[in-house]
Amino acid sequence: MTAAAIEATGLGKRYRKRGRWALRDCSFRVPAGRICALVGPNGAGKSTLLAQAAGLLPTTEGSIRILGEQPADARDRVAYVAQDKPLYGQLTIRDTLRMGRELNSGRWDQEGAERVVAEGRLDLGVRVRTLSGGQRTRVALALALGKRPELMLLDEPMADLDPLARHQLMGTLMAEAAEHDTTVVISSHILTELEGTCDYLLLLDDGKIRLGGETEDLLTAHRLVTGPVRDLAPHTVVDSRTTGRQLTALIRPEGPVDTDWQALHPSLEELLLAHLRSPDAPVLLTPSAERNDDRTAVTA
Ligand SMILES: Nc1ncnc2c1ncn2[C@@H]1O[C@H](COP(=O)(O)OP(=O)(O)OP(=O)(O)O)[C@@H](O)[C@H]1O
Repeated sequence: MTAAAIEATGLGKRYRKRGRWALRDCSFRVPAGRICALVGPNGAGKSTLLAQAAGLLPTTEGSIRILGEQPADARDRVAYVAQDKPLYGQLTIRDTLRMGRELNSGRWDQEGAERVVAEGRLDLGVRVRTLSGGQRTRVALALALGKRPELMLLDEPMADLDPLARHQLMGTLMAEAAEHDTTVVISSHILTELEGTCDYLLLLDDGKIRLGGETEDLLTAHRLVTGPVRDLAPHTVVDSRTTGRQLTALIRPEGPVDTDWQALHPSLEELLLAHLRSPDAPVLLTPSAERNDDRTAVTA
């Protein structure tokens, strides 16, 4: 069996000895070859998880394996673009790419990296410190793609890009990932950017994994029902609201849904918002996202 891109077992992190847990008891897999959206509210633990996967942050509890290895041993095979996109301001873009080539000899794709820069109409001779936030993002992504990684970890990469650049860079990223079978884990708050692009989903909330698996399977495991107020048993209720005599609920159907309820497949946004509104809703991991020895996971 091919190693998972990410495999976490009981993963936990706290930054100070008696501080709050930034991540707690996270057990999940991201299979290789997926484009995985990592979503969750501010402070949910997304950056913490990505930094741990990149081997830059020690774990407090549990373990995380990347491409079958310890994170620090997998660094050559992984590209990580942190939220603040650290680059050397005094270097030109050309020097930055040269540094990328020297640090990644044997696997560096100069043509691919230069193409990403050229698509942003950036001059290779320009110094990084003179670039705008969005232009720095482009250079950081050029460096990451040039590395030809097996796994890309991208922490809110598109936040400071204009809509056109976002659309275009996302297209480049997805084309490269498909061509080289790269696994991508991308955190973002912009759901429209993820919907239709990501085939895998991890929802983190308050340091815990709430949903994990193929986006399509997670969506089809739920129904958004509207109808007369009534007991929703035997269905699993994620979130429900009543207005007068009308009930709206997100459920996981356990058998046929009453015919006098309208039952629709939720959008990604409806699915995520319902789970975030209901922190006590049961966790759902599809079989591919379960750790083999994880007996607490519920299968779709
Ligand atoms: N260096 C740090 N020292 C102490 N606490 C930290 C540190 N970095 C993050 N935290 C805490 O860990 C928790 C998770 O933060 P993290 O940055 O991983 O969340 P996030 O999901 O990436 O949030 P956002 O969407 O706002 O970027 C938060 O409570 C945060 O305050």
